[in-house]
This record gives sequence, C-alpha cells and structure tokens, in this order.
Amino acid sequence: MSAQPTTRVQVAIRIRPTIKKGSHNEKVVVSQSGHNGVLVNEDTKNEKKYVYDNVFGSTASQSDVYEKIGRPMLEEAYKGFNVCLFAYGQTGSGKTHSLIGDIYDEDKKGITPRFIQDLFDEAQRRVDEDPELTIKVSFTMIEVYMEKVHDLLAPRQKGVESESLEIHEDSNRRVYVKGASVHHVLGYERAMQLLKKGNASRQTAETKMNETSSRSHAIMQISMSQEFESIDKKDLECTISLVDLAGSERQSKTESSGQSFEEAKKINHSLLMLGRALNSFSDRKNQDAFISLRESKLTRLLSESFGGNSKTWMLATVSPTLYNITETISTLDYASNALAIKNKARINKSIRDLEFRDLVKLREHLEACLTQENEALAVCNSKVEETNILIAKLKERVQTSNNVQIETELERALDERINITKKLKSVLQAKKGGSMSCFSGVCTFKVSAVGKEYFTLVVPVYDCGGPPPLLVCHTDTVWKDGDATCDVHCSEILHFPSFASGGARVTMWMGKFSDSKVSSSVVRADDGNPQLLCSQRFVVEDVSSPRTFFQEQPFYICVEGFLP
Ligand SMILES: Nc1ncnc2c1ncn2[C@@H]1O[C@H](COP(=O)(O)OP(=O)(O)OP(=O)(O)O)[C@@H](O)[C@H]1O
Repeated sequence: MSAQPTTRVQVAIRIRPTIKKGSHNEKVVVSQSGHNGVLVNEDTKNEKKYVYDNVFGSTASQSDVYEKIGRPMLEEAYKGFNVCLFAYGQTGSGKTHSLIGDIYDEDKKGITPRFIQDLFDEAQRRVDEDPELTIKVSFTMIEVYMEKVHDLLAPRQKGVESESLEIHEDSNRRVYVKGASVHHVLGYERAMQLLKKGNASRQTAETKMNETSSRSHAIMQISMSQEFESIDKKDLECTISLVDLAGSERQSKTESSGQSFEEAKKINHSLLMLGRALNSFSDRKNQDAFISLRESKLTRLLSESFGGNSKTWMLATVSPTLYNITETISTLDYASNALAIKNKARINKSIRDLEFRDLVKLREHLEACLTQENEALAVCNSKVEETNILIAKLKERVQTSNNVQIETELERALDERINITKKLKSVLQAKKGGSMSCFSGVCTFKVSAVGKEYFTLVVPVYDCGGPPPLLVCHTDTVWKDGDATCDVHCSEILHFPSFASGGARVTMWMGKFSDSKVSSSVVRADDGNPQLLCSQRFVVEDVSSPRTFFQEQPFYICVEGFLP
C-alpha cells in the first residue's frame, strides 16, 4: 500500500475575556504573545511562553476565529478530506461560545453556523458553475453523556431517557453510531433548525463556574458528497466533525454533588483517557494509543481524528485569571501534546466513481473480445467458403468421370470441412471463456481483529436493474508466532441479477500480494442466488503486530456474473 502523506493536528488557543464575579482572584496572568504565543505570568519570576499554530486574545472576534480555523477546514472538506475540529477547555472557558455561539446574531455566531453558511454558499457557486454536479449534505448530532451515546436529533419524550446507542465499525474499520438519525439538508435554514434542536436536547446544568454548563460531549457530523454526471470527474465525499467537549473541572471549584458529581467524574475520566491518547500519540507510542482510544466512548468516536484519515484542528479555550491558573496550565499542556500528533488524511473518492471506472473497463474488455471473435469468425468463414468451392469442383469431376482417386479427394475435402467447423466452434467457445461475462465489480475490506468476523459486501455494479448484489462472507484470522493467517470464505451472493443466469465467479487477492489471486469455478445460479462455498487461506509471515497487519492489508474480491 502506498504511504499516505501525514498532516499535523493544527492547534489554536483562545483566551476568553474576564468576567467580574467579585469574589475570585481576577488578576490577569495569561496573555497573547504575537499571533501564536501564550504568556503565562503567575508572578514576575515565573514567566512561561507556549507556542501553537494560532492564538486568539481576549479581544478576538468570532469572525477572526472562523477565518483561521473554519475557512481552511471548509477548503479541505471540498477537496474530499475528512476534517475534525474539537474544542477543549475548562468549564466556562468558551468552548460552546466559540463552536456555536449565538446563531441568531451575525457577530456572535460561532464557527459551526458560519461553516454551514459558507458550505451551502460554496455548494451553490459550484453547482452554478457546473450543472453536472450534485452536492448532497446530511447532518447527524450525538452526545456522550455518562459514558452513553444518545442521538440529539431523535424525538424525545419529556422525563423519558433517550435510547442509548452502540458504537460499531464498518468493513473499512470506520467507526459509526448504529441507529443515529441522518438528516438530509438542502440549505442553511434547515441545518440551523437541526443545530438548535440538537443543542436544546443536550445535557446542560448550572454550575458554580457556568450557568449553562455542557455536561456531555457533543459531536456534530456533516457528511458531504460531490457527485458528477461525467465519468471523467471524480466523485468526492467527506465527513466534517465538530466536537464540543464537556468542560474539565475540579469538584472543589464547581462544588458539584450528587448527580452533578457523578457527571463530573465521568467527564473527567473520558477527558483523562483522551489526554492519555494524545500523550501516547505525541510520544509516538502508537501501540498504546490504539489501546487507550478504545477505553472510553469519546476516544473511540474520535479515533479517526487522531492518527487516522482526517485533517484535525484543536481549539483549546482558557481563562486569563490567576483563579483558574491550574486548569489553564493543564489545558495548555494538553494542547501542546496535540501539536505532535500526525494524521494520514486521504482524499475520499466515492464508490460510485469506482463503479463508473469498472463499467468503462468492462465495456472495453467486451469490445476487445467481440473484435477478436469477429476476426476468428471471418477467417473460418473464408476457409469454409474455399472448401465449399473445392467440393463443388470435385463433385463436377465425379459426375463426368468415375475416378476412385477423385472420390477419395472428395471425402478428404468433406472431412476437412467438418474439422474446420469444429475448430470454429471451439475458437468461439474459448474466446467466450465458456460463457460471456456480463458484469464484474471489485469489493474491498479489511479485517479488524483476530477471530471470526461475519459481514456482507456491496458489489459495486452499476445499473443492474435492482439493488446491487451483496456478497456474504466471513473471515477467520489467527496471529501466531509472528505469522498472520486469514481464511476468507464467500458463501452466497444475494440480489444476484437474473440476467446473469450463466452463473458467478469470485476472485480473491490480498492488497500487497497480487500473486495471491485465486478464482473459484463458475457457480450456476439455478433460479436463486449462487451458493459459492469458496474459501481461501492467506498467510503473511513475520508480521510484527496484528494491528499492522489489519491496518495495512486490504483484501479484494472481484465478483463476475455470466450470460447463459
Ligand atoms: N471569548 C468570549 N467572548 C465573550 N464571551 C465569552 C467568551 N468565551 C465565553 N464567553 C461567555 O462565557 C460563558 C461560558 O462560556 P461557554 O458556555 O462557551 O463555556 P464552555 O467552555 O462551553 O463551558 P462548559 O464546558 O461548562 O459547557 C457564556 O456566557 C459565553 O457567552
């Protein structure tokens, strides 16, 4: 597999303005230094400077923050990269203010509404420029509260706790929340309605530090696809994740008790796990990071954003006062760790694009077969024509003389014609490979863990007059003494198109090892779906860790259908 270029997580700090509360020590000890520095000045002797990608002082506007973070994210999203922004900081330091703000006030609205507005404006501009382009946008919003995942956009009944959802991984090892509602959105207004609804459903409570403190981590996810009618242009898709983390807090300061205390414990635990994962990544102990990302719901959901297929931004918010100095330093250290994390983002080309390319290749292949068959047919026809002429001449001579030699010649010529006809048939049969291929599609998957995994793969076949075929598979993977063994079994093809009644064949191979290609025999559909019973073992020796093996070994299965 070719190496992906790495991109570093972009880290910005926002220092909030002071709020007069009277009783606290409001002495300002944290300030901006240049466009990317933070100066911490607890007393005149202890001055420390931190450096990041961007720093916003207490007078920075919402628009300043958007231009430095939101706009570059939008540009990357339109190129087809997954992008993620997460806001981290002490409770009351301005995460929700920066990420969402007041959506009804032009000056006070945060990064998310500005991003969505620009996303739709840009979509309109692109569609006006290219009428063959369709841009689709969908919106999902979930929260992690007390280590449970909830859909913030699902209808809620008062007093009834909403359903807790499971986190799953698809065959490409992408994490998703099963059952979270996906809302297709046509414009800014609808997106704002959803954002407002999701925000209102979020768990908030009044604490000593913040009147409307977010008690959950909220993840807003926007999926965007750019589909072109012309097959010359590549379809693109991406996921945009905007994460408003619950605030880190010290129980002594927030004076939480009872339910609030339990909430605070869970919040602090998940943030601690996230911090450990950041530490491991910045220390490059990736093996440990892999493990810690699975230790809380939050880190699991954010796993792609650290070290994975995403361009990631972090906005850490801090208070400038001496009263909050311990939390501020902890946030600044947290953010410094994030500076060292490198991701492997790649442009996401959609499956539809592959279908088009497969279709074009198939058409070229069929046209080449047809040309070859026509040429073979023309050669055979001319030979048959020649022997017919010879036979006619010999018959004429037999009629005029009764020569034995001529009769023998005639018999030989007749035999030759039979042979040529037989040859013609076998040439045509060989060219068709038994029967004529009518579709082919290549599916890809990765194994996610040692053991058995059952799954179905969508066969990317374009225009087969119904739902695309589904390949039912399972894998059985063992990692022993440094050798990884993976048995891949294909058992059935569902939704098999009826026009391919000549049967089906599967060919499997493993990414790096194209010489590992193996094909099954052609299995007839016989009025139903082809039952394949096709298994193949792939072995890779000297694998340093199963994780390397799983992440780097895509498997491919080509499914072909044949005409009768
Ligand atoms: N940069 C800022 N400029 C003006 N007001 C701000 C700024 N940052 C925060 N605030 C105000 O401070 C209050 C608390 O901010 P916010 O709710 O965004 O904090 P938070 O970090 O999300 O806290 P929590 O983690 O408890 O949810 C809000 O009233 C918000 O409008």
